[in-house]
Amino acid sequence: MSAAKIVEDVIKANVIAVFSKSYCPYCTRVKKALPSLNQSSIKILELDEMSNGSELQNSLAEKTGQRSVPNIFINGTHVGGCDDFFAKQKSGEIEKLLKQ
Ligand SMILES: N[C@@H](CCC(=O)N[C@@H](CS)C(=O)NCC(=O)O)C(=O)O
Repeated sequence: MSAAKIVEDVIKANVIAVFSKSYCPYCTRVKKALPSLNQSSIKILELDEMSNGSELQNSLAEKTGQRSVPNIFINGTHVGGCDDFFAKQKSGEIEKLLKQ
């Protein structure tokens, strides 16, 4: 399966999809905040622990223009990275996306 298809499937199959790296402190901040969103449909992919992680990262960069991790999607919408996530949580945008 192509990297692009894997990325699309993960985004489609989960309310929250986080493309992460296990050692990334920004990813850790987001992962720690996820339980407060009270969602059961959450998928976290640790790209640094996957053999095709670089291909998935390339595909994400092509799709979103964002190469960094975390790369977060909610209900199919690209949220962005850690800073974007917390800014959008503050503004109420995350709650809005979760209700879609
Ligand atoms: N401002 C970004 C910072 C994210 C960041 O710098 N992530 C690093 C890992 S800690 C990264 O993606 N580096 C490039 C890479 O791993 O390929 C955010 O808020 O998400």
